Amino acid sequence: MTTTNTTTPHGTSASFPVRLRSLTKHYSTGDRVVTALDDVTLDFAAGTMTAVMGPSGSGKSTLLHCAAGIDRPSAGEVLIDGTDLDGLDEDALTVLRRDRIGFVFQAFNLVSALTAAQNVELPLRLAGSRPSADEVHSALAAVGLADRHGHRPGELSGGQQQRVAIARAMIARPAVLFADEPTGALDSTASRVVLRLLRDLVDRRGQAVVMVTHDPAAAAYADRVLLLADGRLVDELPGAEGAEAIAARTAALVVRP
Ligand SMILES: Nc1ncnc2c1ncn2[C@@H]1O[C@H](COP(=O)(O)OP(=O)(O)OP(=O)(O)O)[C@@H](O)[C@H]1O
Repeated sequence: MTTTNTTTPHGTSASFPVRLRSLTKHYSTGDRVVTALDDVTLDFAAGTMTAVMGPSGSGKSTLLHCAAGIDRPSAGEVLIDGTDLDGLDEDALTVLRRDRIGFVFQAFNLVSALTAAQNVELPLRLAGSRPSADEVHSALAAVGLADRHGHRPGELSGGQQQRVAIARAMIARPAVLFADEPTGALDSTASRVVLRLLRDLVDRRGQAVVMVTHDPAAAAYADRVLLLADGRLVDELPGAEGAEAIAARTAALVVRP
């Protein structure tokens, strides 16, 4: 395992829990090679929310999956809390993903037979530890669902299910929370609740959040909006510029035929 913990002009690994260095990912399908990510270098700071946008096929999910250790890059480095994922075998990678990385999916991915509380404690139970009832209660309270601990996913709205998924992702207090289209399946009211919750985790807990989204209104909650095209980082603007400015910049991206 390679550990980089030195201070650099960009700060320490603690203030930048995620660092990507020249990240490149090729997919081979038959005799065709697709370059999904092409030499992307980025740092994600603690206490910041980043939105990743770009046309369909621009590499957003690939970026998130490689950064979260779900997929292995073809070249380049992913450092989580200073640890180079490439130096980890599958077991060590699983442990690091469980302890340091939270991931939220568009489709919530809750276990339908389990209650909200059981879903939240599942990652820790799978790891062989048993969270206290207080821990589970405060994880659900943090997403405003303390009174729903006994409900199964089918008894909750989409927005509530996503909040349970966020509580589940946060219970191990990860260095970074990745979210792949977290509001993609929600109406605008439920989306706002989820986005405010993510924003709150950033502002009050110093959480790093990296979110893929197609929605300029969602991206406007972020501190920084990154625009990808053809696997490359092509533009960046502050979320504070607002949804209209973000929509205009994404519309201006040229997509390779
Ligand atoms: N498992 C795979 N095998 C082959 N090609 C893949 C695979 N996953 C992604 N790709 C290709 O890599 C490129 C980037 O895909 P990716 O899913 O990262 O884009 P995206 O920006 O997230 O797209 P969308 O917004 O449509 O979800 C695309 O050309 C896609 O077809």
